[in-house]
Amino acid sequence: MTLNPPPSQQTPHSPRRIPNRRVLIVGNYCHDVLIQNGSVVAETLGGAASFISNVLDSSSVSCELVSKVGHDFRFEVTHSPIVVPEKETTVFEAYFDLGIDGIGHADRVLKRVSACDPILPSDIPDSSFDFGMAVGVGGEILPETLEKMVEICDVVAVDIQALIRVFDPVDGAVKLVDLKESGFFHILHRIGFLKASSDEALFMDVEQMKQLCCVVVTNGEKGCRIYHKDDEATVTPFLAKQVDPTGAGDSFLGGLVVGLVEGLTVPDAALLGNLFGSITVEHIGQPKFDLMMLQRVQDEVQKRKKQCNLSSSHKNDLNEFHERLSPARFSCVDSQLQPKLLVNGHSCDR
Ligand SMILES: Nc1ncnc2c1ncn2[C@@H]1O[C@H](COP(=O)(O)OP(=O)(O)O)[C@@H](O)[C@H]1O
Ligand SMILES: O=P([O-])([O-])O[C@@H]1[C@@H](O)[C@H](O)[C@@H](O)[C@H](O)[C@@H]1O
Repeated sequence: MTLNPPPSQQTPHSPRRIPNRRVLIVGNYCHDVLIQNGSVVAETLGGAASFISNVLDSSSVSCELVSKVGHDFRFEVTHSPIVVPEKETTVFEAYFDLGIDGIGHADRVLKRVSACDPILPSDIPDSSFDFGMAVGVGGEILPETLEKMVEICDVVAVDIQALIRVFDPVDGAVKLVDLKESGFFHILHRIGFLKASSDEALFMDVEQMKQLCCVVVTNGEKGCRIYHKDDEATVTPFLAKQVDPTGAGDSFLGGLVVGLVEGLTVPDAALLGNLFGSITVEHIGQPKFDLMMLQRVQDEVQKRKKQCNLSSSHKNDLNEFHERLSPARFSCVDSQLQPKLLVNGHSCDR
């Protein structure tokens, strides 16, 4: 991104500085049909974009969303999608009693039974953003879409599910291909963060990817693990009573990005992600979050610090690791996020 000159260097004729819009979310909304023992249990608003915008809106992080739906889209949403009148909205059926699916999920078999149009580069505004989130669910993100995102966003976070999902031509069952064969691999050195669930992580070479960007692997009730160059850390989870796992990974990614935008280090932002993920599994559909979330993370960090019975050398290692994974250490995050440490007055001092 080109930085505008400070006011003292601006001539009367130079354009006024237009502030960056903060976060761009790209991915289709969908209808989720939850099926158990052959019966429909619930029909809810789905799509990573819906869960993520819910997290960002509840955290007062401003975002713009690009999403496509069909004529049959039936939910009220804060961020209006593009309606493609001749198409139907993307629909996923989630079966909770069919065993293990093509992705390895033991608790949910996913089938895409209808697909809306892909999101094209021309659907994305020609503005600049602090953060971009490529979060397709049904194959709607194209390589050229991601290329446009890396051009206009300072940092791009990608959910691997947007890149490696393929769909059975007969029943729409979700299967995964290796990241190298996804058609996106040549762009990945330009992204900042790659998020994968532990099942999806089997379809990439973490050792290779962590040299290109920060890799975050989520692992359900076990929390998540972060990999970047030679550093790794596990971020422990929050306790939750799981009702429906749908959207946990999405809310996690939303929380991670909220944390990064607010200037947290990556491990602390991932802790915020864990919190949003854990609350999401306690609900069917979109959970309601409140502004006490960041306070809860701050309390948790303090509690963990007190409980932490580590040797002093280990403590130093941990602190150094946090230091190395602070936003300022990511070249792509560097100048953009660092000045915004206390946006909205939230502070999450360790
Ligand atoms: N049962 C659970 N208890 C507590 N936290 C959970 C639970 N399931 C998921 N989470 C949180 O949500 C994150 C994402 O969940 P995960 O199941 O790994 O992703 P996905 O929905 O993409 O499969 C986890 O890293 C964790 O922080
Ligand atoms: O549960 P999760 O993996 O985070 O994300 C889910 C997607 O995998 C699924 O395709 C979609 O229908 C859900 O609404 C949700 O976005």
